[in-house]
Amino acid sequence: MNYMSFNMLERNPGCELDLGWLNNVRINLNATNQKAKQISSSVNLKNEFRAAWLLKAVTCIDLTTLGGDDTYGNVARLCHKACRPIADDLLEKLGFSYEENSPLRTAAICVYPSRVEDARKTLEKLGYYEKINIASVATGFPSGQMPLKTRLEEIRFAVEKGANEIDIVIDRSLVLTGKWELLYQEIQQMKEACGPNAHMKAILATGELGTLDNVYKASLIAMMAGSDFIKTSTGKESVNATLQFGIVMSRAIKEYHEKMGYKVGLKPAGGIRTSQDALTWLTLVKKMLGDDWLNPDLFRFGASGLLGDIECNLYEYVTGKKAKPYEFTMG
Ligand SMILES: O=C[C@H](O)COP(=O)(O)O
Repeated sequence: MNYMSFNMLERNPGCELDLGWLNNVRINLNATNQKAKQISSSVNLKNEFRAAWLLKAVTCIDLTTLGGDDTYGNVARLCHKACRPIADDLLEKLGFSYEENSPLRTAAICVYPSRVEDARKTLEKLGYYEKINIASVATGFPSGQMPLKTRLEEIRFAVEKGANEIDIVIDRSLVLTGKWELLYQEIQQMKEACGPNAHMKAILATGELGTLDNVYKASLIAMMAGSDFIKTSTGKESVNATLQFGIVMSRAIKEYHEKMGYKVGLKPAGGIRTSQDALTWLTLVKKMLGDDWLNPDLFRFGASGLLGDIECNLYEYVTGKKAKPYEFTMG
């Protein structure tokens, strides 16, 4: 497959488990809170700069639907939206259009394994199959509380149906009981089940890991086991993508890059709903990881409800009027 994304990036192969690396981890909660405040208060983009950053944010979205009531119909609608994420007339007012080779589309569609085929068929029909990634959650999402054999089979099923990105969930109990070696082995097997082509994002479910030290350690283990991305949350925990988690995970990504030489991506997910949230996350990535990470190969938003707010904001920018609540509803 020749997906637009990931073409230039050397993938993280993982490395041998190094438990000594984990022993030195100490996260300072006050300093992390302070950093989060600093980042939030430094976001002050206006007018065309704000609009440009919001368009950038759109290209980093994994447009997500993970509902028990998902059907072919709503997945197909989401795929249409992924291909043309901003309303045509609004885009025209911003001075752009969906001409051939327009780069404006979301990075991926993210669905349950049973809906991967719906996404693949729709994207094929629209001529976007190799332009928009198909991400499938797997491994007993969201809890991860299933036998390993079943979790691995789920990955293989999603890949067979056409997913080229797999968002696995880790078994949080292994973190909470300090079974790092087992966690490493499980994630390695998951990576193997993804096969050579599908990229793996490891969802840490940070809101359920107890401490920031655990978030850092789980990030390191996921990267040592070969994850292409580490992702904060499923969107189903009671605490999802906080800036504090983003800061801690970014530090782990940076340290891994410095030590091993591989760039691992970051995907905050869960509760990211507003344009201001999107700009804050982009600022965090710029400050913590640098410009190299500000593209869909290394940064994604997992979001079901962000795109609509970005459209409203862009509408307000070009017209000077507030959008009516029903005007931009999807995504
Ligand atoms: O992986 C993506 C998340 O499930 C999205 O969460 P959200 O519905 O809160 O945006």
